[in-house]
Order: sequence, then C-alpha cells, then structure tokens
Amino acid sequence: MKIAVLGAAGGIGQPLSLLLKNQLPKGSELSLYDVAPSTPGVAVDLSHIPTNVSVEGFTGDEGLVKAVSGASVVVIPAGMARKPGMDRSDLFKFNANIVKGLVEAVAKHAPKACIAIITNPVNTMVPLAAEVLKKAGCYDKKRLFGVTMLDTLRAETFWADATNSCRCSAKVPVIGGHSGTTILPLFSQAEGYEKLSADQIEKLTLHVQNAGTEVVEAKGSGSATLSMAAAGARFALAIVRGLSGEENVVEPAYVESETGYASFFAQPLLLGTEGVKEYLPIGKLSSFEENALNGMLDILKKDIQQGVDFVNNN
Ligand SMILES: NC(=O)C1=CN([C@@H]2O[C@H](COP(=O)(O)OP(=O)(O)OC[C@H]3O[C@@H](n4cnc5c(N)ncnc54)[C@H](O)[C@@H]3O)[C@@H](O)[C@H]2O)C=CC1
Ligand SMILES: O=C([O-])CC(=O)C(=O)O
Repeated sequence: MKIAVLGAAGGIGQPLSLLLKNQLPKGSELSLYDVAPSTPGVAVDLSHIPTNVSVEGFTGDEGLVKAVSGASVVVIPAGMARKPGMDRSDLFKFNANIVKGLVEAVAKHAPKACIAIITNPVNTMVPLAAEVLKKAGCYDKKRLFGVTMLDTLRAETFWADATNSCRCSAKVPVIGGHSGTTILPLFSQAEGYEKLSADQIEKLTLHVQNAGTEVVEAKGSGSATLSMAAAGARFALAIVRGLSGEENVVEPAYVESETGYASFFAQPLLLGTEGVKEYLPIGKLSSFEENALNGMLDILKKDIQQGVDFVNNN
C-alpha cells in the first residue's frame, strides 16, 4: 500500500514520516512531498532506517503527481501554523489555496485515496476539500477525514492524570470540531467520571479546548508538531489497518456526518476496507455536554460554510 504525506518536510511532516517509516506494515511505500527543496533529502535520511518500508521524496509540480499517483492514503499536514495571538481561523487565508491545490492533485491522480487533513483550520478545510472532490466527480464521504486525533490524545492524557489512572488505558471520546469550544471531550463517558466534581470536569474540558493554544504560547512560534505527529501516525495507521481488512478499528475523525448536528462533525468511526465502515453513535451526554454541544453548533456551521463558499465562489 502507498501512503503519501503532503507537507512532509515541515514540523509535523518530518516526525510523522519518521513514525510511519517505523510503523507501517512491511512492504508499504511511503511517499513524501513538500514544496521545500529538501524533501528528497528527508526521504534519503529516512531510507537509512532498516524497516521494510520504501521511501521516496518529491518536490515541484511533477513531484506532486509522482508523490500521489496510486496512493491509497494521503495525509496532509501542509500549510502555515499559528503564532501567538492567532486563532486557527486566521490560517484560512494562507492555507485554503494550499489544501485546494493538493486535493485537486489527489482527485486527478489518486481519486480513490483516503485523505486525512491535518492542516488548520480543520473545521473549514475538510468541507473545502469535499467541494473540490465533488467538482472533480470523485467525492466519497467515507474517504475524507479531518484529523482530530490530537484532541483525543490530550483528553485521554489529562483524564488519566486527573483520575490517577494509567495513561495507556484512558478512553475519552471527543466530538464536534477542532477549534476552541467546538472541541468537546465527553468525560461523562470515561471510566472514573464519578470521582470528579462538576468544577473539575469544566476545568478539564477547557484544558482540552485550549491545549493547542497552550503549546503555541509555550513555543513562541509554531504549534504542536511532535504530539500531532504521534496523533497523525496513529490515525493514518488506523486507516491502513482498516483498508487492509482488520476488524474493529475504531478511531475518531471529523467527517461528513449523519448525526444531524452539523453537516461535518467529529465522532467515533469504525474503519474498514472502504474508509468509514460505520458512523458510531456519540452516546449519552451529560447536561453540561448537551449545553456545550448546542453552544458550538453556530460556530461549526459557519466554519463549514466558509469552506463550501471558498470553492464555489472562486
Ligand atoms: N489537526 C490538528 O490537530 C493540528 C493541525 N496543525 C496544523 O498543521 C499544519 C502544519 O503545521 P506545521 O507542520 O507545524 O507547519 P510547518 O510550517 O512546520 O510545516 C508546513 C509544511 O508545509 C509545507 N507546504 C507549504 N505549502 C505547501 C504546498 N503547497 N504543498 C506541500 N507542502 C507545502 C511547507 O514547506 C512546510 O514544510 C498547520 O496548518 C497547523 O495549524 C497543527 C497541529 C495540530
Ligand atoms: O493549535 C494549533 O494551532 C494547532 C492545533 O490545531 C493543535 O495543537 O490542536
């Protein structure tokens, strides 16, 4: 199976490619693309690691065609990252054309690929990509994902620490979108919920919602790259496992949804040989979570519309 990473020379792209080089199944092909001229060199560097995964690196217009042709999975971390004082939505004007161009190339040269978009603002980039794919006549909602895995990693880490439980086994579904209040961890469904007060749950929820900003402020330039690479690898590998026929592969992502809350929504998914096999229910919410869900929907719908309009009005 061929897996392409677009934006592979960046802060996320390089560690993500490293994790994939080490963790993809034997015989996989890893294909790296970035506008940065160092990209073939990143591939040479990775190629010295003794795993049975081949790796090639490309740059330039022809390189993009070679990088995506025949790919089964395309992961996109290309584009600008936040600096202190910016919201994810401020990245739209820089990243919309980047994602549009890359998805157009995927539509042309790998129309059946599963596409996982990391680039922010995820809430808007995924609907934008869906419109690009519709225009190209190859949209399949089961194969387009916004990567919200990092919210889950954070919710599970913070939950394990707050409840004194093992970080390796905490399970917390996170629904909605990937910015501010649209990120909604469902702590009421986590083991040990009864141990925490309403005040603690509210603080933990805010911590997950602000975790990206916490990293941006701590770094002073740029945003989460290493934890995002871990999240991106976990999600890309889950897609690969599903495509390969493994059963019971469940991970969350932001997808065109059947929940009825908004046309795109992050929720747990059963992954399979065609991408999404089943959209899993979000389960029972506490009244705090119900209110938070109702409160986010206007923002989410506006974010979605911006992506749809960008493709149809330009
Ligand atoms: N979904 C999520 O949870 C997260 C998303 N992000 C987002 O991921 C994106 C990338 O972040 P970083 O890797 O830190 O940024 P970065 O600036 O370190 O790397 C971005 C890479 O994209 C490349 N690039 C730019 N235009 C391109 C194009 N047209 N084709 C191919 N490559 C192109 C650049 O050359 C650079 O190597 C940002 O938009 C950031 O906000 C970051 C963290 C978490
Ligand atoms: O906060 C940012 O800009 C990057 C991001 O999406 C995250 O870390 O969750």
